Amino acid sequence: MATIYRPLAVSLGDPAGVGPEVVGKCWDHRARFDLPPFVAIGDPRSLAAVWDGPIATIDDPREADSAFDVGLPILPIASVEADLPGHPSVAGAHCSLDALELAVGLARSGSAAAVVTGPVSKQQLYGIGFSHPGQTEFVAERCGVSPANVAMMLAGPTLRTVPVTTHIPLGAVVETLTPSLIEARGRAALRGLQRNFGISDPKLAVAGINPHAGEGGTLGREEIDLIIPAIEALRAEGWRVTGPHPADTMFHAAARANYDCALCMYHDQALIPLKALHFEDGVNITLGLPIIRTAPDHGTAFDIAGQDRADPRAMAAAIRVAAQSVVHRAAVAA
Ligand SMILES: NC(=O)C1=CN([C@@H]2O[C@H](COP(=O)(O)OP(=O)(O)OC[C@H]3O[C@@H](n4cnc5c(N)ncnc54)[C@H](O)[C@@H]3O)[C@@H](O)[C@H]2O)C=CC1
Ligand SMILES: NCC(=O)COP(=O)(O)O
Repeated sequence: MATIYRPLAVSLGDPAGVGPEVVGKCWDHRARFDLPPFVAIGDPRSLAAVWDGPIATIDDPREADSAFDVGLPILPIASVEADLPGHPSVAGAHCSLDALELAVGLARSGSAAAVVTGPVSKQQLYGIGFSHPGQTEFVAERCGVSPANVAMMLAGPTLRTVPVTTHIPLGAVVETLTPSLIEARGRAALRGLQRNFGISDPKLAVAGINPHAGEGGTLGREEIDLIIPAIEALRAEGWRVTGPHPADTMFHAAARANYDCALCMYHDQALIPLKALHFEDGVNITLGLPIIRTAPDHGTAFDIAGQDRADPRAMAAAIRVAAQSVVHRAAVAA
């Protein structure tokens, strides 16, 4: 791993979920996982409840680098009450939002090199009035970027996908899709492949939405009316874009070899293949931001929190990909 001169800010996510445990385990295995210094942000009690390692409470992210060798540095978030693992609460939801806010602020101010977000519960956040579909859109808003111009990429060793629509009901997908939204997500994905992954001439494969990509309009017209105009607009800008591809035949190994990223029309079309192939080490990356933000692909896993069963590899991959993105971006900017 190349040297990064500022720590990564890692929010712990919901204190009752597996976020604290996987972050602690990442510190335990920092050498094996090849991780740069990072600072956790959250309630230290949620960490101590599930992890026996040394915790180094700090006041300033500049202390993280030297503290990292002796303990897991944490910038504490005061929560009115400590959560029990597996038992989410209103206080915990506020704590997860405060940690996210601080982590994003540190990345925006330049005090942190990037932000890695621990898993939050959307249901819990919606319950305290969180009005964004997810952390992706929250971070975009805090960075002053329209949510339409960012892309939620899920990336694993053999597949990257971007859903055009994210956290909306399935029944609302078709009415939400427009050529300009598909085009904007496609452009954000392509630019992100260049800036965050260092792929100079990326290839994007666009999925259809109907069976067999609509069979020439006989099984639905969304490909003709919505998707093909977006593909043509991106091609006119010089991007390498193929499709619309039947979604059922674009994720097997030989098909995946033909593209760098699949642009999918809705959440599960993008996330099912990714999680089927790479649940253990899949990373969620928000593309199109002035800062770098990654997250593990998994959620809060309340069902196993506090049982020492949480696999830290996806969190480790999220930290590593964030660090690699810092290096790629610096190279692109140089
Ligand atoms: N980046 C984020 O903040 C994300 C948050 N979520 C949130 O998480 C909550 C729960 O979502 P689910 O759909 O149940 O997905 P989930 O990923 O939390 O759990 C699905 C299954 O995978 C297991 N699992 C998850 N992470 C694991 C790990 N690190 N090691 C071992 N097993 C693990 C769980 O025990 C469960 O059986 C929802 O409220 C959702 O909003 C979901 C995905 C991403
Ligand atoms: N299914 C992916 C997910 O829930 C992550 O969403 P976000 O909170 O990172 O926007």
